[in-house]
Amino acid sequence: MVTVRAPATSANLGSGFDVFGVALDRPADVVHVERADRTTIEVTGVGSQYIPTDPDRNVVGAVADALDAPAHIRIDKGVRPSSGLGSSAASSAAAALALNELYDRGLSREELVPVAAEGEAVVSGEAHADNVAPALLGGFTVATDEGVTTVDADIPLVACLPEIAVSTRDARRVVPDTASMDDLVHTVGRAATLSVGMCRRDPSLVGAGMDERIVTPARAELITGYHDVRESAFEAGADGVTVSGAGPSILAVCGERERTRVAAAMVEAFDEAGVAARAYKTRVGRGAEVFDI
Ligand SMILES: Nc1ncnc2c1ncn2[C@@H]1O[C@H](COP(=O)(O)OP(=O)(O)OP(=O)(O)O)[C@@H](O)[C@H]1O
Ligand SMILES: N[C@@H](CCO)C(=O)O
Repeated sequence: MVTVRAPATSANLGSGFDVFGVALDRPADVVHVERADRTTIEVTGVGSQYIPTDPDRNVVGAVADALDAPAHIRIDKGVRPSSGLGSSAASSAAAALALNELYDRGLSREELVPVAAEGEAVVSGEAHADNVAPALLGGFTVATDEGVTTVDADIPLVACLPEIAVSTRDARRVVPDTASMDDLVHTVGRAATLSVGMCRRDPSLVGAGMDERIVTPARAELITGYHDVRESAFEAGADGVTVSGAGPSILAVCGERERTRVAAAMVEAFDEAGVAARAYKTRVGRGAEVFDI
C-alpha cells in the first residue's frame, strides 16, 4: 500500500487565470492505494457524501486510467469539494503520485502534472493544471502549455471558505469570451508584479499583483458577501484579496502579524451577510508527500 498527502491549493491568484497557483500548508487530502485487478474507490471525510465513488466520475478514476494502474483507492477528504481550494486537484495529485509509486512507473513530479490534470477534465471539462501543479510540486507555480515553473515562496495567507458551493464548471461559464486591450495591459502588469513578489517573498507586492478586472468581477457575483468580505479583509490589514480558484473561497495575502485579524474579519463579514464560514490561517506550502510505503 502507498499513502500520499496532497495539499489544498489556490489557483489564479486574480491576475493569473488558469496559470498561477499556490500550495497551501493546510488543509489536505490523504489517499491510500493498493494494487487490484480493477479500480474501486472509497471516500470518507469532509463532503464525502457529495463525491461519487464511480471510477468514471471520480477524478482518481481518470488518473488510474491514465497511468494504466488499477487499484483500490481510499480517499480521506480534508479539502471540501466545490470549495475553490483545489479539492478535486488534491485527490488527483495524491492519486497520481501514489499510483506512480505503487506501479513503479518512474515518472517525475513534473511528468505527473498532465496525468493529474486528466482528473480535472472529469469535473470541469478542461484539463487545466493550475491546481494540480502546486499540489504536486509545492510553492508558487506558473503552469503554461510549455510546462510548469515553480518558486519556493513563503507568504502568509488566509483562505476563507463559506458554506456555499460553487462548481468549477458553473464558474467557468461566467468567464467573458473577450477582454479589452486596457484590461489585458492591466492584467499583465499585475501578474508580473505578483511574480516578482513571490520571488522576493514580499506579501505587499503579491497582494498588489492580485488585482484583476476581467474574470474576478464576474465570479464575485456568485459569492454572497464577496465585496463586504474583501473590504473587511483590507480594513484588517490584508495586502490583497481575491477569489480563490473558481470560488467560493476568498484568498487574502497579508503579513504574518495580520493573519489572525484578517481571518476573523473575513468570517465576521460573511456572518453579517448571512453565510457561515471558516477561515484557514495558512501559507504557501509544500507539494504532495509520500509518507508510508
Ligand atoms: N476525489 C474527488 N475530490 C473532490 N471532488 C471530486 C472528486 N471526484 C469527483 N469530484 C467532483 O468534483 C467536483 C468538485 O470539483 P470542483 O473543481 O468543482 O471544486 P474544487 O476542486 O474545490 O474547486 P477549485 O478547482 O475551484 O479549487 C464535485 O462535483 C465533486 O463531486
Ligand atoms: N483556473 C481554474 C481553477 C479552478 O479549478 C478556474 O478558475 O476555473
